[in-house]
Amino acid sequence: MLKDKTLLVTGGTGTFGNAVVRRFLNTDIKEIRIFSRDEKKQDDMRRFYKNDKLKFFIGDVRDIQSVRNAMYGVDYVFQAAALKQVPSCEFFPLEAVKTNILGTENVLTAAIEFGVKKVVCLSTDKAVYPINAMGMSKALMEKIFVAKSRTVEPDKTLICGTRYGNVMASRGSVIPLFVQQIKNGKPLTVTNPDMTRFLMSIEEAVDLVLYAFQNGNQGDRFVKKSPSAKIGDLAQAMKEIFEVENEIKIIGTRHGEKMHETLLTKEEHLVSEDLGDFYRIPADTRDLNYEKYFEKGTSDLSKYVDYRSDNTIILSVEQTKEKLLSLDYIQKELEDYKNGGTKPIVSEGF
Ligand SMILES: O=c1ccn([C@@H]2O[C@H](COP(=O)(O)OP(=O)(O)O[C@H]3O[C@H](CO)[C@H](O)[C@H](O)[C@H]3O)[C@@H](O)[C@H]2O)c(=O)[nH]1
Repeated sequence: MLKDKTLLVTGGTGTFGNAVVRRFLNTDIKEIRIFSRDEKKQDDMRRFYKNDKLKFFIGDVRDIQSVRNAMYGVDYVFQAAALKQVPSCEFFPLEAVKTNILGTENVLTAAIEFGVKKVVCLSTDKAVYPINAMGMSKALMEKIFVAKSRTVEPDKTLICGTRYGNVMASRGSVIPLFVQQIKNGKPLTVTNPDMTRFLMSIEEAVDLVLYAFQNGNQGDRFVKKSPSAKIGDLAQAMKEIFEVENEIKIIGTRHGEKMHETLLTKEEHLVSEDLGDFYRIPADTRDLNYEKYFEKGTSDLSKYVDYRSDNTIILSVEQTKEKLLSLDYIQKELEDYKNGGTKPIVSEGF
């Protein structure tokens, strides 16, 4: 699929970029370009992988010229550059606008200019009924790429996207925090034990992007059906895995947080295609002359519900442990802990 092709990953030094590199570097792909702002993280990656197929570009999606500089000869783009921490985007919402919304517009503009064949844009469940700046900016990012997809022929540049839930153990997320707290003998800080989050591994997140890449039509968005867990159960599962008795301290909901997340609204559910493990939300291809589409508007919306983290399969503590133990990350941290390690040793990203 990627034979002799050049793939550009924006935000490529993050958890997702590293997972893509691990998946494809030793295939017959021609080149993987990592585009990001941080030269230190790029240098760490360069030293770690030591592979000529991996090329690094310093730049910022906010600066279209820097994006253009990385776009020559590119076949495919995974647009993963984002500000994604919920609390920090609450304090700096305009920064989320600049990176997540305007940055995506820049990546798409440059990709179209350079005749890139496909672009997959990464979104999040927090974009659905958004209540925080991160989610609002991602919701507009989705609007941007769907609208942009109307302006270009799919055989020239195909633009589609994915929406996923929490990636387990991604950098800066709660699982590495729990590991650190366990290793330091500190209480596990739980915001609200009944809060639920969709859980997926980074490999599942990459699978979703590849599924979109292989199956996307112009303007489609894809969602992967995922189980969820209550955060209290996640903390309990971590304690049981590490066989520790750390206290669980309830700290209360943080800025901009929801109790439960939504991957599909009922309106999207109504129009989406159930593909087994995935949903496809096709682009609405109508124009603004709605009269001509009137007859199509008869489906019964009341039969559909939102697809939420509190009405999907909710994992028990035992099932959460099983999912956690399937992660390389947890296996390595557990081994280190058993050998007396007190500091987290691995991070999924750089
Ligand atoms: O000390 C903490 C920190 C977090 N949580 C809880 O753990 C859950 C997960 O929190 P994370 O910070 O790991 O994740 P978020 O749901 O806030 O957001 C995450 O998922 C997003 C995608 O939806 C982005 O990827 C984002 O970067 C990533 O942090 C939330 O219910 C949160 O309330 C705690 O209980 N204690």
